[in-house]
Amino acid sequence: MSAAMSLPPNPVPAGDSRDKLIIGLDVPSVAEARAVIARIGDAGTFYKIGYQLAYAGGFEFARELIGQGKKVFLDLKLHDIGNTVEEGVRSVARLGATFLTVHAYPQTMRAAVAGKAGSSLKILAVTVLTSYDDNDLVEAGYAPVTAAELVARRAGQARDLGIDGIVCAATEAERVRTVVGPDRLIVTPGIRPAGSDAGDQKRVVTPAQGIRLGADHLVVARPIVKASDPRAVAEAIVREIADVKA
Ligand SMILES: O=C(O)c1cc(=O)[nH]c(=O)n1[C@@H]1O[C@H](COP(=O)(O)O)[C@@H](O)[C@H]1O
Repeated sequence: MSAAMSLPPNPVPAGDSRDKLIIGLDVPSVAEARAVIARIGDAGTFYKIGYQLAYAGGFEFARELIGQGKKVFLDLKLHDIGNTVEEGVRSVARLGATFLTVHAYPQTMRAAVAGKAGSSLKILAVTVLTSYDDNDLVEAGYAPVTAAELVARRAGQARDLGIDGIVCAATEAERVRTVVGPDRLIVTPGIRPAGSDAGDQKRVVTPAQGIRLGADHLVVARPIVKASDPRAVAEAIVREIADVKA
């Protein structure tokens, strides 16, 4: 079989707004992930597997989803000594995932860029977690710096090190865009449809605001996977995004 014939099918048209929504599979088991994906149906094209599912069979499940033509974001938020990050990224690159996260520390980003060489994997650097505000940075020993300043500094380092995209709160997306330019991806969690519970997220905006502020992809987990009708919530978000683009 030729390389082209072995590629998984991709039924999603280019520019489809569904691809802008990354649905976080923050569920405890592959069985629950399968169930939620079945309910979402063709409203979901791009799924994120993070700590909760990755450590509960999520890597094999990632292969399965990729084989079905879905895009997969492996949100492993790697951060370790350079050699370990580089070899870990090399292993992840073989899976066929679209995105992988690392924390935006220069040594870590440098190693991740080396590890993904020759693959189609895109590395996203997580700048300052969306559950952090300025007080959390003080508590973690980062003072004196604001979340917005640290995001901008790390985005600049990510750009210089050849990272493919930035994970930040949409509240910082405009500033990040001026730092990284038009060619890097901006991926924003901390997204809440109007009226939904922020939970532990502190730098939060709606889906439409996220896109208006310059995000290429929005990450949404609990508002979809914990909804009584996950498909309806996903479809509403996709419509909201499509209206912004129109
Ligand atoms: O890297 C991420 O995806 C991420 C970075 C960040 O700064 N904040 C953040 O919430 N996330 C992830 O995005 C998802 C957001 O989940 P909800 O708050 O339930 O929509 C979770 O899976 C987080 O792990």
